[in-house]
Parts: sequence; structure tokens; C-alpha cells
Amino acid sequence: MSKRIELKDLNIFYGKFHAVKSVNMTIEPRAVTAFIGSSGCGKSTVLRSINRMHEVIDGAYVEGQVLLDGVDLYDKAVDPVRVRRHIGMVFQRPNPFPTMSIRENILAGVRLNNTKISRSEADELVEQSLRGANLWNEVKDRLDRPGSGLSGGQQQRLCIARAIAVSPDVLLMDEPCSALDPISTLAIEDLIKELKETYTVVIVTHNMQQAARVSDSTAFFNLKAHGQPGELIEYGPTEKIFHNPDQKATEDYITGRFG
Ligand SMILES: Nc1ncnc2c1ncn2[C@@H]1O[C@H](COP(=O)(O)OP(=O)(O)OP(=O)(O)O)[C@@H](O)[C@H]1O
Repeated sequence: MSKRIELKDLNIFYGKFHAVKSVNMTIEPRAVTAFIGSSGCGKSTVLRSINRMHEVIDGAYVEGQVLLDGVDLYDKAVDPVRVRRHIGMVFQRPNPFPTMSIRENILAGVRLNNTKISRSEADELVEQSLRGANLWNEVKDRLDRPGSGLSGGQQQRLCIARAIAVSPDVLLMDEPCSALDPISTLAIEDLIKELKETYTVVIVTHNMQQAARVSDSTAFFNLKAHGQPGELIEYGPTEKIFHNPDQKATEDYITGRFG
């Protein structure tokens, strides 16, 4: 299930604006990779280009390659909808479908894919996905109540359960804890560490302690100046990036001297 992602000379544009320049990196399976860097350096843009969400914005496009276990996701023969099914995404603000029950939220992706499943298969999938997101025990007695009635942290775990219900290869997380309190944040961080056993996980975070706690590898992005494209400055094991980076810009950012 977990797959390797390679970004090859990836340049990302919003119309004429060159947002991110020449990213080359390999994101390992069964690991958590964190994207860090100051605001506007392109972390979310790179993340969204991995599952072809970037191009849904008018005029937005990429040049270069994104390979998933060697398959170029931007090949003309590849359907972007299928890409998004294999590469799930969790956003900053928990976004369960508000009118749907907890159960229906989990099944939404499967129904969108037009996969026919029996009642008992659906029950099993709901339980399995909620267990996978460490939410089952808290909601098993109220599966038919609206997802929007859960706490923020529970809603975010519901969104993670919804994302894993379609058996993706990769989970992309864009600041998944930024709207959560510290206790819910720790619950999501514990979950992220478990999810990497099964999925390739990529997380954008502004919280350096979080990157240090959850990730195996860290990519530091930076901007030379406003209006310039963001660049990948340094990428390596989290331990090294945080304690012995090669680049001065990385060290300055990590130690809080800028950004
Ligand atoms: N929809 C858009 N249209 C045009 N430009 C955009 C759009 N979204 C982002 N940008 C620009 O692309 C650049 C990178 O933005 P992005 O959101 O990827 O940065 P980021 O590192 O994730 O920032 P933050 O940490 O603040 O979320 C910025 O200059 C931003 O203004």
C-alpha cells in the first residue's frame, strides 16, 4: 500500500507566477516526511501538486515529474481523479460533510468511487477505518449522528478515517493540527506515527516541535525574497536537519533566527 514518491525537477506555477522552483526529492514509504519553512515558501503548493489538487486552481500548472512507485502521475494517460483516490488529503480545518452521519462520512469516498458494497462490508469498513483513526471507541455508539457534532480533534480523526477508508497509498496532511487544542494535537500526532506503518505520510507543519516529534525526514523550503519562487533548501533525516544541518539558512530557521 505504502508507495515511494519522487519529485523530479518539479516547477509549480499559478498562471505567470513561478511559485516553486526545481524541487528534486524522494519521499520514502512507511515513513513520515515533514515540510517546514516560512510562510509563502510553497510547502502547501508542493503538497497539493503531489495529488494533482494544484491544477484545480484556474491557470495553475506544473512542469517536471511526480512519480508514484515509478509511475508519472502527470502522464497524459493518468486520470487525476484516480490519483486523488490513491493519494488522500487531510486539511488544516477538519471538514467532515456536515449533513452526513459519522458512518456516511466514512462511506462517502467509497460511494463516490461507485464501489458497491453490502451492508455488512460497509459496517466492517466503517469500524476498520474508525479504529485506524483511533476514533472507534469514542463514536461507536453514535455512528448515525452527524459528524459535525464531534469535537474539533474528533472531526479531524473522522477526516483521517474518511481518507483511509478508500485504502490510499499516501496521506498528505496540510497543517492537520493547527486548528486543534494541545490534547487533540497529541492524539493526532500519535495517530500519524501509527499511520506510517501502512501509508506514506507527508505533513506540512509550522510547528517545529511537531516536525521533530513525528517525522523521520524533514524538508526545509525557503524563499530568497518575496516574489521569488520557493526552493527546497535542505532535505534529510529529521535528526540531522534539527541538530546538524548543512545549510546556514536551515540552521537559522530551526533556531528561530528568522521566519
Ligand atoms: N491560489 C493561488 N493563486 C495564486 N498564488 C497562490 C495561490 N495559492 C498560493 N499562492 C502563492 O504561492 C506561494 C506559495 O504559497 P503556499 O501556500 O504554497 O506557501 P506555504 O509555504 O504553504 O505558506 P503557509 O505556510 O503560509 O501556508 C505564495 O507566494 C502564495 O501567495
